[in-house]
Formats: sequence, structure tokens, C-alpha cells
Amino acid sequence: MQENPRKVFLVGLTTNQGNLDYELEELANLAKANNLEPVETFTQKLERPNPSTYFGKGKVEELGEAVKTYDVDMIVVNDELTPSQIRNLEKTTDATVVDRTGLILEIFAQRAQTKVAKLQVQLARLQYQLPRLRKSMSISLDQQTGTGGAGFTSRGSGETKLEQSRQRITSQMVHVRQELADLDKSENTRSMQRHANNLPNVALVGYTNAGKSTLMNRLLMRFGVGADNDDSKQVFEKDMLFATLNTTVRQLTLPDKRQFLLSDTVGFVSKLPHNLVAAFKSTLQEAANADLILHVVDVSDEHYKAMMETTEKTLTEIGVTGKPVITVYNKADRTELHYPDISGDNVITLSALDTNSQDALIDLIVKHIFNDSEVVTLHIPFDKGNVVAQLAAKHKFIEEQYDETGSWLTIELSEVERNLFQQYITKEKSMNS
Ligand SMILES: Nc1nc2c(ncn2[C@@H]2O[C@H](COP(=O)(O)OP(=O)(O)OP(=O)(O)O)[C@@H](O)[C@H]2O)c(=O)[nH]1
Ligand SMILES: [Mg+2]
Repeated sequence: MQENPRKVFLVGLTTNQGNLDYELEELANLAKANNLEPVETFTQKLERPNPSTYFGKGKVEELGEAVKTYDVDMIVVNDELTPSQIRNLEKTTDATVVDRTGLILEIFAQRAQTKVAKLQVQLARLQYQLPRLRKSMSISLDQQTGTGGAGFTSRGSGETKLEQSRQRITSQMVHVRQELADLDKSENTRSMQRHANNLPNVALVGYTNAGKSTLMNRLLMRFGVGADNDDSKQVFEKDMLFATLNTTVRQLTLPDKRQFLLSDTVGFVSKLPHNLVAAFKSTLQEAANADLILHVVDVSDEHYKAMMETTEKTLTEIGVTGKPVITVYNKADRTELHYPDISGDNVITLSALDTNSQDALIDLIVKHIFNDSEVVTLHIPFDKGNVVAQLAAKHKFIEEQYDETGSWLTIELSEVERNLFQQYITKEKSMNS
């Protein structure tokens, strides 16, 4: 049940870097996702934020006046503020001040579904809260994150014993870290098992709401393993910020039996809080381990270029660099662009909802991940029946013949596989040549 949205002001600085229009639009979306309703925007041009009040003196006074006139009691700031900036701004404006980081953390807390995601968000939140504890705030520290969205409590509702709260937060952080470390161990084991499979790993990344999960689901419907109509294999997709917070890895099998792994993960937004990025680092490992990155972009959004920059910056921040990337301009059905359209080896314009687009994307992926494939002929003695079975599970044979010495199979193998099956490879390209 949604309560009536709480009215808020948005405030931001025009500095030399950044694109304020886009950031404010994004901030408004983040606010709306928190059931807040932006009613007015205040901006100021400053080289850098005022260290004690964010805005300059005159602007802060103007804000304080407006708070009274509009009867608004919350201000949402476009940057992460220092604890003292929040304190001072609250004192002079007599409104609750929330910064961008606080907003993002709240949304993540509401969306987190899996155990790992809940713990990761909780850790990031505790780190954020610790230096920002103040007497005027009532934080229900015992509350587990992720249930129903705690939202923002009104100020002044109860004195928190500051020192006690600090200690409680610190010990909770130790506890959460330990739990995460334990879970991480079992996840690592699973990830290692996947890699032992030798399957190429493709990761979907991109801005939140770009359509990553939708692409994943559409490809799964057609190429998912034994999942013709198995809804449980589908991932959650929705028109909202941060629909996905966990990583899902699925195996796809193409009609020619070649296989690869596809992973879907959390989307990005500009100024993603550092401690959140750090907390989600293990979730994002799948992208770090990928052989190929699909950078999904909502090309129907007028700010798509800024969104791409944000994604690229975040990828660098989590250490995903130097990987082959295909840029996937998605949602072309909402634009005038022709689709599917491939330009070069690394750019495709498409609509996740369109079958031809899905095929074109698959072709491009195949070109990248199997580009070191060569056609070879293997001679496998009869007593090595398991090798034939292993190959048959993953490949379509181009030619197969049997004689008294064993099987002769002509097949396309990647470099990794050619090394693996080296002892069976015969010199001839094909038995008929
Ligand atoms: N018209 C159109 N809508 C699309 C397309 N791809 C995705 N959508 C819609 O865009 C919205 C967001 O899609 P998701 O797949 O949840 O986006 P995401 O990138 O996974 O988002 P996060 O999980 O928040 O990072 C959904 O409402 C989709 O139906 C497309 O090609 N065309
Ligand atoms: Mg998603």
C-alpha cells in the first residue's frame, strides 16, 4: 500500500564537470522511486560545494524561505554530503535533508530479494549511517533491510543514545561482513565449477532500466537449457530503477549445439555510492570474469550518451577493463532507428522484443566468442566412447564416420578445446581430403 507521496525540493550545483540537467532528471526518478514527489528544483553555480552548507549562504536562506512558503519538509541533494553539511543544512532550513547516496541506498534496501543482496545493502547502509548518526534522527537499527522499505522517518521522533547506536552499528557491520564472507565462499565454489565447464562467459551490463533482464529472458525463452516454457528460469524485469540486484547466470545452447553462459546483473546509475559499489563487488564479479561484455543502452532515452559514460566509469571502478565489448543499442522500436542493424564488429542496434534482433545479436556474440574456432578431424578409438559423448553434448558434427579403428569426427573446436583434445586431432582437415 502506497502512502501519499511526500513533497520534496531537489537541489543541485552546476559545477564544471557533470551534466546537471540529466543528473536532476535522474535524481527526480530516484526520488519518485522512494515515493517522494519533487515540487521544485533549486540550482546554483559554484566551482565546488560549500564545505559547511553545500550551497552558498544566500541560496541556503532562499531555500529556508521556500521551505516555509511551500510547506515542504524535505530536501533532496544531488550529491553525497558530509555529515556536517547535512547537519548545517537541516539547521538553517528546518527541513530534513537527504542526499543522493541516501536515496539510492533506500531503493536498494527496498528491492533486495536474495540473502546476499540484502546483506550487501545492509553493509553499505550501516557504513553510510555510522558517521551520520545524530540525535534528531530515529533510525530503527534493529530492522532488517529490505522488508517493505523503511523509508525516511520523520525527524525528532525519539532520542537515540548516540554512543550506544554507534556501537550497535559497528558490531552489526562485523556480523554482516562475516555472513557475506561465508556466503561468498560457496558462491566462489559455484563460479569455479562453471568455469571448469570451459564455456565462454558473456555478461550483460549497463545503466538501470536499459533492458538487460529483458534481453536475458528473451534469449532464454529461445535458447535456455531445457527451459522451453519454464518460467522459473526467467529473471525479473520491470520498468523501474534497480529491478535487478543479484546476478543470475544461465546456460544457452544454440541450434548448432554450441553453448555459452550469459549473466545478468545490477544496473548502474550516475554517482553510484562508493560503499555500495564496494559492497556489490562480488555480485559484479561475473562481469569481471566475462570473456565478452554486452553493454546494453536504452537508445530511446535522450540522455543515453551520459548513461553510457556512467556505465563505462563504473566498470572501470570495479576493475572491469580491457575486455571485448559489444555495444547493444536497445529499445530501437521506440525510435526512428532501423533495426536490427550491425555496424562493425562491436555495435548493434536492436529491440530486445524482436526475434530478428535476437538472432542478429546471437550471430555477433558467436563471432566474438567462437572466433578462434577451427574445423578439425578427430580420430577417437572405440574404447574412448566417453570422449565422443563429451563432444556430442556440446557440438554438432560436421561429418562423422566409423571404421574398425574407431570414430572419425569432423567438428569445429575453439582453441581451448583443441588443446583439450589435442591427442585425438589428426593432421588432415577432413578425412576426405
Ligand atoms: N519498447 C521496448 N521496451 C523494452 C525493451 N527492452 C526492455 N524494455 C522495457 O524496459 C523496462 C526495463 O527493462 P529491464 O529488462 O527490467 O531493465 P534492466 O536493464 O534489467 O534494469 P535493472 O535491472 O533495473 O538494471 C521494462 O519495462 C521492459 O519491458 C525494448 O527493446 N523495447
Ligand atoms: Mg534487470
